Amino acid sequence: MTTKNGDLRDGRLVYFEGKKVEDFSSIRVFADTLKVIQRYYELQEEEPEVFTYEEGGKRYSRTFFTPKNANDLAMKRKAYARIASVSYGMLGRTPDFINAGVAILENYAENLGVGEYTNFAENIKNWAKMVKEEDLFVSHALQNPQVDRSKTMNQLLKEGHEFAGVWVKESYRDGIVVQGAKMVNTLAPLADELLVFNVPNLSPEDNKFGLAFSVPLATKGVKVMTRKSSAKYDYSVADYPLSNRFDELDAFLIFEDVFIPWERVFVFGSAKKSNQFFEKSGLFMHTAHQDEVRGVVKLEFVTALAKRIAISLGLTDFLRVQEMLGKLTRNLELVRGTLHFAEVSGHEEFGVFTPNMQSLLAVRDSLPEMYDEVLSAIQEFSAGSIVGVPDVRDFAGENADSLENALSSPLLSAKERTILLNLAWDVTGESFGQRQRAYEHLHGGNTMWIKVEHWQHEDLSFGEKMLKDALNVARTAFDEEVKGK
Ligand SMILES: Cc1cc2nc3c(=O)[nH]c(=O)nc-3n(C[C@H](O)[C@H](O)[C@H](O)COP(=O)(O)OP(=O)(O)OC[C@H]3O[C@@H](n4cnc5c(N)ncnc54)[C@H](O)[C@@H]3O)c2cc1C
Repeated sequence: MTTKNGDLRDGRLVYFEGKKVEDFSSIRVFADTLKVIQRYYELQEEEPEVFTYEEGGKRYSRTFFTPKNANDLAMKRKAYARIASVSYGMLGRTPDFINAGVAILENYAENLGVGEYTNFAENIKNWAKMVKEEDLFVSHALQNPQVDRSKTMNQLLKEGHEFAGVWVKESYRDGIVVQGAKMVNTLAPLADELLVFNVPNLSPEDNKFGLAFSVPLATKGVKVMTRKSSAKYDYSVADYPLSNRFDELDAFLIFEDVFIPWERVFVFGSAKKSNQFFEKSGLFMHTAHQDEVRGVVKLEFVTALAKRIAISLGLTDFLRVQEMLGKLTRNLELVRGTLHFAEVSGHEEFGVFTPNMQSLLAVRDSLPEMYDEVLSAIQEFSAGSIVGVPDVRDFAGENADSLENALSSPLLSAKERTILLNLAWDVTGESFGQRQRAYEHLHGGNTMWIKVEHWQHEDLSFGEKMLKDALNVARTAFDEEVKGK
């Protein structure tokens, strides 16, 4: 276990700023973000009644608990929310995300069936058991690089694009050799394991890409290339209160002749089974629960920030500002309520109490818009002053007294104004904030697809019954009117 004990020197190949990382602890962004993730483990020690549960005489992270009723989901929500609150919701892919799915894999495993060379159902059950026993941090990679979305994966491979996705190069009695790449894998550099699969968009001819498997980070041929950091360590945390604490490292993954033993393979050689994997394994529904809880925590944080700025800058007597704040708190209330409804209106499936997906997807689809509304409000309230903030070091320099005088008000000291506006800029303007916004819009897939699916699955039977009645009454009236002429 590397993430838990913080020693990442297990032979993994991670590249940062163009160089192979030899000493992880010497790179501040790795050390800082790792510390935030490690709170997931520390909380289990500090508050075992909230963050763990007992099974067979042993205690496990609550996030691995298989929910049997709405109350279990509510208890899991509390744990997810507390874990998310460590980073104010800014770290999206903490260990509890995949754990939420690992918790139910045993129940759904039979859906994966048996292959010619291996038993996929057994493989995923054993893998889930190992992740739970060892409390491993699993990071996931499903999105293929945007090489050319107009072509199938197979077409791209035939044209020589060996890194357009991950595909099976060779297969043997004891396993397979894969080659390729995955486009974005958040927090991969700091994880123990990678879970690799596809979004459900493979064409029938893409069987070579029809895969799902897991692999330890420290596996020969697995290469992790971290994106450029948005932390600004030449400045104080007071200047960049979020950038310098919560840079959730995303990474590009390369697989060069990576051997995967059969026992780590969950889907093989089938585009159809690959397209079904996320949903049929049960991962989708349960990871979505954690995901939306985390999203609502973040919305709550930025909404509180918007309110604090409005109060601190003396804006709350303006009706427009009051109306805007009311819209933000209304939005928050709506998603909180929908999340709660997702739990209480869940249903039993394969012995698991599953949250209501229509409700969870309604939250997922609404969050990006609601998040943007808060960011706009923060920018509108703090207006020009959001960029009129001197470097914190100026408060110790020759202009310190003038700054103190100029930036203080009965509502706000110069210090409080500075850090509040720095927070506002970090979340709305800085590269950190822009990456956070991209995350909210894209991490759960393009929201267009959520809408496309949502209306088709919504239960409108109550409305349709009334509509039937209204149409019947109108039809009768129509016939009577026409007959009378
Ligand atoms: C900050 C961040 C973190 C992320 N973390 C992870 C992670 O940890 N793991 C992971 O696997 N992924 C991660 N992602 C990737 C994320 O899941 C994808 O970006 C998202 O699902 C959208 O897919 P895409 O980027 O491939 O865009 P595409 O699907 O290629 O879409 C690009 C554009 O093309 C259009 N388009 C594409 N295909 C079609 C089509 N068939 N019909 C109509 N229009 C189409 C879309 O509407 C859109 O305008 C992350 C993304 C971000 C931004």
